[in-house]
Amino acid sequence: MTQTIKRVRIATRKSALALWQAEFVKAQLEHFHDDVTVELVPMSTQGDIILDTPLAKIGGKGLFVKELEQAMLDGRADIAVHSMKDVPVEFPEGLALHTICEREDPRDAFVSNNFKSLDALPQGAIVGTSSLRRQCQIREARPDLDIRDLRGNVNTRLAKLDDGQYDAIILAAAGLIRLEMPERITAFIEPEVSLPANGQGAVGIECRIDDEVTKALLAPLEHTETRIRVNAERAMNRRLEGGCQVPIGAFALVNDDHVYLRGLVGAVDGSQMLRDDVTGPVADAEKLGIELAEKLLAQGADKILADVYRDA
Ligand SMILES: NCc1[nH]cc(CCC(=O)O)c1CC(=O)O
Repeated sequence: MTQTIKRVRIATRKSALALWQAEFVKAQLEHFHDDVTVELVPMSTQGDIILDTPLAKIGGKGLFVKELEQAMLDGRADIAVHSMKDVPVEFPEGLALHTICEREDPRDAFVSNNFKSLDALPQGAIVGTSSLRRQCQIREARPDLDIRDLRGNVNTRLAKLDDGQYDAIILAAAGLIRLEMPERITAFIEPEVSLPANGQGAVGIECRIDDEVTKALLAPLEHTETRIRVNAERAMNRRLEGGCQVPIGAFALVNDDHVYLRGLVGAVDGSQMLRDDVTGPVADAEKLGIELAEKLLAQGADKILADVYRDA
């Protein structure tokens, strides 16, 4: 009997990080199955094309994923590999997030050629980050710094630092680790100082809900602990109706059979920072996310988020 070779086409963005993630999933699929061929289908998304506008002002959720999703709906691709951080909390009809792979280091990284840490920066130092979540937390820790927008993929951002346009920049540690530049991480920023974005450091795989063949191939890539953590974090964002370009942090840890979830909503100018946390059994991960969102809303998160959306 001849074996049928199964084909999996991966829709991916063309940035170095997106290609790394797609190649990682390709290698994993080939590792677990000897009857599969995997192809990359690279494409550009709105988020890659509009590079000169701060992300918060472009608006629209899913800036980096829409084109990939259309390719799957059209049958031009079978799966899309995403940074969980960039994946909207809702999916188009017919598609779902089927797999969450093991998480890389979720922390933010401080990167500088001249200074050892955030604390070591002199007054007025220029720090680059386009994330409102990072901006408000850095501003709270160091109100004296000059925080400026920084767009572009990981290599572009590093080049702007190396040019001397900034004294330091803040990036996700996971991106630098995956692109084999861990030595560029000057210091890790602990969650107590900068609570990561929901899903930061985790890679997720989206596919058509009726594609049983592909779903079976993806099964061995699933990482249970990461799934629980990301489910709790995303549930909080979903209840807050926050996309990824909002000053919201959500970070879960799993210990034995318990989830510990911390959340943060900040005013961009640092004038108000709401923090809270919840803990409970892993089976209630999503409920805990909703519960935490409601605690934050009761503290006034709705007012802060309404201001962010109005000013954007
Ligand atoms: N928003 C862009 C983005 N999406 C995912 C990562 C890093 C890798 C990850 O979080 O999985 C980055 C870069 C960054 O935030 O520095």
